[in-house]
Amino acid sequence: MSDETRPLRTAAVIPAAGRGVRLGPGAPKALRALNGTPMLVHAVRAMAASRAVSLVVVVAPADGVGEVKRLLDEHALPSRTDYLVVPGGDARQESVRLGLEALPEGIDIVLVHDAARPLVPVDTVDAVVEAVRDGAVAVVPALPLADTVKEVEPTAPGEPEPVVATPERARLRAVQTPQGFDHDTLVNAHATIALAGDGATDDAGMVERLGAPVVVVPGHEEAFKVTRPLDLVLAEAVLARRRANDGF
Ligand SMILES: Nc1ccn([C@@H]2O[C@H](COP(=O)(O)OP(=O)(O)OP(=O)(O)O)[C@@H](O)[C@H]2O)c(=O)n1
Ligand SMILES: C[C@](O)(CO)[C@H](O)COP(=O)(O)O
Repeated sequence: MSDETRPLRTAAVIPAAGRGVRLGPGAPKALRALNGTPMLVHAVRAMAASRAVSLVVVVAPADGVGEVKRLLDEHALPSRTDYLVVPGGDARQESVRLGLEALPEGIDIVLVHDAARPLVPVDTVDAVVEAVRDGAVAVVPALPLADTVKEVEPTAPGEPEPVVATPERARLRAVQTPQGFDHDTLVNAHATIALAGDGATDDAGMVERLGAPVVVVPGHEEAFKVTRPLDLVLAEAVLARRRANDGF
């Protein structure tokens, strides 16, 4: 098969090496259970649910690689999906870079998906992949905001913060994952931007800093990030609703 006719190969990198400080004391966030199953396993299954994804690279807490491998061996994935587990770094972007370095040759499209977004529906994953296949180099799923957003001048804790500006809400989007990329574009962004210490909070932000275009596709309410304790309550409720809808 010539390079032009070969089907594009998609891998998902799942950064899962965070501690989950905002969730409170306990195991690393990705290993905490939702309906009895570790959050990370939900996230891996969500990526593997897409027929486009043939490889999942999980970036585990550095001291938890063995445990994560065992968990993934225990929880069956579709046979078409391979997985690798590699140790993560001190910051999210470092963990993503370590995941990218573990990718084999021949990957064309990379999804980067937070383990902390365990419930993203497969339709959202497929919409991101589709947009990259259609020619976008960087794609983010996102939702309009419900709250008005203020830009403030940060002050000492306890001091009121002066408002600097109120951005026009209709033009703002809350960005989720998986974010989808042309492989070489993302690797280039991590090589040039992350090393410069630029504090981008997502991977698409790093691609933007390269000057490359990023586009938005519709996100999904169930792709929310489990960050604080109340998010666990919401995640359990979403899973209960899915079980009720599936009739078991
Ligand atoms: N050093 C890090 C930090 C974060 N992450 C991952 O990046 C995703 C998004 O990060 P976040 O929700 O902030 O997770 P934590 O860093 O664990 O949360 P906190 O900031 O509350 O500690 C998570 O899946 C997390 O595991 C990672 O792989 N490596
Ligand atoms: C990547 C991300 O989920 C997009 O909204 C978000 O920026 C991660 O932020 P965090 O503070 O590292 O959870």
